[in-house]
Amino acid sequence: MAMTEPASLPPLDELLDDAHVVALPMRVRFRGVEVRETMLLRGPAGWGEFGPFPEYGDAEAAAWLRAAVDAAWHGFPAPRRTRIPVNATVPAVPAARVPEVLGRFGTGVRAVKVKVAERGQDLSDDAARVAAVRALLPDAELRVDANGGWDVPTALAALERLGEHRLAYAEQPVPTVAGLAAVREGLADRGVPVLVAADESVRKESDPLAVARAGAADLLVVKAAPLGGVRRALDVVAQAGLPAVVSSALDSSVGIRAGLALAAALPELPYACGLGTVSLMREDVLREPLRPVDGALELREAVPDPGLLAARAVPADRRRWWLERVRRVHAGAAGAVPA
Ligand SMILES: O=C(O)CCC(=O)c1ccccc1C(=O)O
Ligand SMILES: [Mg+2]
Repeated sequence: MAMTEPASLPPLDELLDDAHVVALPMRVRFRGVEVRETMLLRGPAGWGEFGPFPEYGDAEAAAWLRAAVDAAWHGFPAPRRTRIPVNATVPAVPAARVPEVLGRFGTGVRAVKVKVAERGQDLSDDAARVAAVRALLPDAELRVDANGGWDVPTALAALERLGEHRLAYAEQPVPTVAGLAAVREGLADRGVPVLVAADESVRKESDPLAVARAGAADLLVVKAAPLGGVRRALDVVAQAGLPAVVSSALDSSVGIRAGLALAAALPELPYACGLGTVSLMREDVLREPLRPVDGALELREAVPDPGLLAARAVPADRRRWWLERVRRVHAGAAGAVPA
């Protein structure tokens, strides 16, 4: 099966005809972000989100632009389900803040992802955070996300300890594909019943299928934007032949809508998805943001409110920065793909 060919991008002026750059303050700081800046584009099929983090280079951002265009110009594939179970996401906060953070996700939380291995913290901080979540939710499915912050021996020791709180899986415990394979093997040798999930090794590698080929993970975390859109992400999952968890990139509700489309179109959806992150944000672009209720999101359209787009618009210098970025990324992407 061939990977879907990326469609050519519309001309720049068409792409920017109805483009908005917004700044969305967070309620809970997440991966260093206090205010999420992102661009929303309207096309003939609806809205798309272009929100690569500011430190990302143009080559990486090109996939995000394809994803935004795919959503706004081509829409989404047919859904197989309309209710998407989601996890609560707990950033690397002190354990004492866990009740407040979990409270933002409302009642009915059945799965929680806990960030671990944060720079400047140690394993006892992680253990206290995970224990605090487990104490509040004795029956929930818990996973941790290290964002590649451990080396192999540290990951094995950490997961042996954190695994005492019953973890379903560990997301990207170490940075490399070979490291993931070693952690997976080491956990099995030690009899630690924690699965290994690949995130950065799928979305940042030039070959998103390397993980599956190496047998380096039990499951994949897939995000529509960095993989170049919903259809491309569906292809990656199909070719990998592994279970997939759909996750957000700290998107506004427009990007979350694309994640929901991906989760809705997957043949199997065995895990709750990381699409609840609007609950970590103070502001959004929808009057009724896509925040989970009773542990799930319902599939629905995400049409930004004009008043909110205006109220959250970034200052002129930031708008110029984003427009300039889109111009560069568009020029680079257009050159690389036959029309
Ligand atoms: O998966 C979730 O629960 C939330 C999304 C999330 O963790 C995330 C959001 C933005 C950038 C990276 C990541 C990540 O999974 O590492
Ligand atoms: Mg992750």
